[in-house]
Amino acid sequence: MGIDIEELKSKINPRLRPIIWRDSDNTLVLLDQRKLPFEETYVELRDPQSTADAIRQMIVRGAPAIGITAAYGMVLAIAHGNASTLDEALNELARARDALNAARPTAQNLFWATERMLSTASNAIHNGSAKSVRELLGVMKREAKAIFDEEFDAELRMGIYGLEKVNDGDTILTQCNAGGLATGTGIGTATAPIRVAHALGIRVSVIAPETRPWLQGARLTVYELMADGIPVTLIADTAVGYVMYRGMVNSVMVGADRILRDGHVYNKIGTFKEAVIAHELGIPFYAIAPSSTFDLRSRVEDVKIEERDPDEVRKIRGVPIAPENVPVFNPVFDVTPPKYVTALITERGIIYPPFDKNVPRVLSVR
Ligand SMILES: CSC[C@@H](O)[C@@H](O)C(=O)COP(=O)(O)O
Repeated sequence: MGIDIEELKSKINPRLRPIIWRDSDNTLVLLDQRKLPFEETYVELRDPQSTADAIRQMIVRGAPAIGITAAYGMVLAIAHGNASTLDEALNELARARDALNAARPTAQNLFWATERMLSTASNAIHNGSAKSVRELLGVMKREAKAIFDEEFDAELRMGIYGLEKVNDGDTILTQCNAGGLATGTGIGTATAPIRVAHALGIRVSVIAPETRPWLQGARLTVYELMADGIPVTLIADTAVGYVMYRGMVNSVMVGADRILRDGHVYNKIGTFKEAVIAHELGIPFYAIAPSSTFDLRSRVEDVKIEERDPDEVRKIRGVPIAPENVPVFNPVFDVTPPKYVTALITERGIIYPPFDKNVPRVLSVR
């Protein structure tokens, strides 16, 4: 790659810490993303059900951040649960996995993380490395930290691979918040090449659509990029086509909540529109995601697109903007077919079409 990861780490210092594990009293501390950008307050969690509720209420959101949070939710099941034997501990963990998995349906990282935590526990018990519930707690804490550390490392690598797609002076259109708040690390997925470029002195700026109805673009992407001194311009969602048509966008970079083997990309509602317009205008469209976001088993018809509370659309932050009882359809993700995707950028490399052949090859799975 030609860029030293350790040196890069010293140059990227995101200010926000969205997920903190406090070891002294086994507590998960989350930055409350519902309140940003107006208040930086934290919520403390000590059990899996409250952790699932925090994911459902979007105190924490964004696919990798949901995965890391869920991993710590599994730790909480052992840290503050009632299990006194290893069999009971495994049952507690299976219940925690079910509660966490029910929190939100689309982000693959959630299911990936809970499954990994459960199989780590089961292996540690069967191979004798956890002989007591106390020892199992140590194993679980180390695994959750490994998930966080691997995500951090993956984002730096995606940033370095993605640099190949960034030229000095580029303006990049994104969608939603696929930044450090969405991944828990402070770096992000779609923002990884942007942060790496910025850290290396390559001039790059971002156009962030507001991303109705939850306004992740306006409230979060703009906030975290401004906090780190990266130039960003906020636009209304309806301005997306016009800014591309005006030649103001060099590339589109988005994150992903799930990517299928054949290259279908699930991401925040509005992503599909960006991809189609970009394709029509000859602007490259990249989805940037770690391997934990890939779902190599499901087909399009298997994936559930989350629909959220109609009031998210009828109101803006509690203020009504439509007749009270208007029927609402509020899908919060969409799916972009592979023909609109120029490339997928992962920590293992850049994946080009044909995706059904190249996704398993680059990710080294069958
Ligand atoms: C780094 S993340 C990519 C996606 O998770 C992000 O763009 C997104 O769609 C988040 O949706 P959210 O509903 O806010 O959890």
